[in-house]
Amino acid sequence: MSTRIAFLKGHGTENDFVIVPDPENAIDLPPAAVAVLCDRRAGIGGDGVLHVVRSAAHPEAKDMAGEAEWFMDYRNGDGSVAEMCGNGVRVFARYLQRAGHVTEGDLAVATRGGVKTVHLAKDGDVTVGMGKALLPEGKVTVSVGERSWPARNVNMGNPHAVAFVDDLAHAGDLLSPPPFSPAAAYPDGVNVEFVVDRGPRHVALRVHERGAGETRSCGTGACAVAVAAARRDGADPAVTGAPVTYTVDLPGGTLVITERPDGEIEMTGPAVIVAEGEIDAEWLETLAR
Ligand SMILES: N[C@@H](CCC[C@H](N)C(=O)O)C(=O)O
Repeated sequence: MSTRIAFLKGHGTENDFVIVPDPENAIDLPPAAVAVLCDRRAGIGGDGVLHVVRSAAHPEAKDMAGEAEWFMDYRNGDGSVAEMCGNGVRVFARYLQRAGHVTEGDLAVATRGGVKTVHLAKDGDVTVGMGKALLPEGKVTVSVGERSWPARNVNMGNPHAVAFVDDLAHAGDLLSPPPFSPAAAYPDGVNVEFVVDRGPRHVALRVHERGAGETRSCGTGACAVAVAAARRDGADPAVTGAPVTYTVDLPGGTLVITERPDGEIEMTGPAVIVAEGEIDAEWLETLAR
């Protein structure tokens, strides 16, 4: 009989993930295995994998073990590694709660983008402290077909290019990564957000994610967009001294983002576990070779 690997499926505003609990970091997950797990026809399907590992058991997280017991080893659907996933960290926390590893209250989660604090209630939305945005200087342009736009470079632990457009349809089918320039702005690739206004402190976006294609939502992307919109709107909390909150509509739902005068950003939104099951380890190994 072949070995079975437990998995769960979850999403945050329809940014969906295959969750692989592996406290002792015993499961080999090379990029090809991640890609086949995320394949929506040949595998389980997801925008990425949340590999749930104890920080002490993972070489990239050992140093954070004193602060955070659990490490979110996040992988994009194409198998590449990313620094941070804002929807993923909420779903990760929801999984830990469901598995009985944590209870309600504040929970520290180690990520490649540093330790994040998640606030878990018994049910309902989950809030995460996303840290501060970095706004590298320099002009960036993104394009789709004949159209191009100036974009704001925002780093939320991972890289984003935020372009304000007249119509979300102008982003086209987003079947391939939107070209950007200069190439040096994003040596490791970029997540691109196309944004329109919906009302005061209310925007809507579509996103092309590095390593995943167009997704129904991106949490770090929503934070990057809120920060770019606040700067554009003259509502930088560091200048005004007042927190600013943006409602961000995405194809898969709505996220609420608040930036405080000290630059700390909080994101609130749903985190849902929808299924659990078992993966045939032999199937995974064969396909991932
Ligand atoms: N969907 C995520 C972001 C996942 C990582 C991203 N594709 C990257 O490569 O940086 C989110 O909710 O933040």
